[in-house]
Amino acid sequence: MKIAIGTTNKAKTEAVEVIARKYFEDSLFTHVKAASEVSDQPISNEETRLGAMNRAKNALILTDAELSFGLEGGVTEIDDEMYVCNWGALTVSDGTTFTAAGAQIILPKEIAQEIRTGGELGPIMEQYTKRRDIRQGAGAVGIFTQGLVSRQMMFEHIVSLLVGQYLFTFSQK
Ligand SMILES: O=P(O)(O)OP(=O)(O)OP(=O)(O)OC[C@H]1O[C@@H](n2cnc3c(O)ncnc32)[C@H](O)[C@@H]1O
Ligand SMILES: [Mg+2]
Repeated sequence: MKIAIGTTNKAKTEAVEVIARKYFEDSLFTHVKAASEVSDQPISNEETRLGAMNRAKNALILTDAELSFGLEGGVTEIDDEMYVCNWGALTVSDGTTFTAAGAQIILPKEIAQEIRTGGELGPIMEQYTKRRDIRQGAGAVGIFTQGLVSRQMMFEHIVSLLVGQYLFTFSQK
């Protein structure tokens, strides 16, 4: 199975490969920087979901894959609290698309305020932790859960939800 992944971010590519390998024989993966066509810092569930769908669609256009995954992170607000939110999309070459959302975790108020004034979580997390490339490893979710849930684990859950829907639908056909 030829599988495209619409990013080169390691937390995302590893998540797709770990899960997809379990369910698809002879998987061959391609990582492509597919456009999300949304802002670098999506600020709603709607925008984050759309980014994931666009990445999956564009990754398929850029490759000759049979399946493609788009994963996107963003933030969303409820009652003046800001949460990190995460979405995934799986597009099949026949055009069928599946979507699923992942875990959400609250951000500290000072980080939320920086994002409200135009900041992006990636660089803010590097400043906050004095560590580089958090977004490709633990992620904000890993930092704020003391390492219990990494960004990759969070995306693995989303990928399982996508692959599960694919298997359910295509095993009925
Ligand atoms: O290379 P790409 O695939 O773009 O990877 P990315 O790390 O920039 O990831 P996204 O564009 O999908 O999403 C960035 C958003 O993900 C969320 N996010 C969660 N943890 C993060 C972290 O540690 N660093 C950066 N973004 C994080 C946050 O809401 C960001 O706005
Ligand atoms: Mg990005």
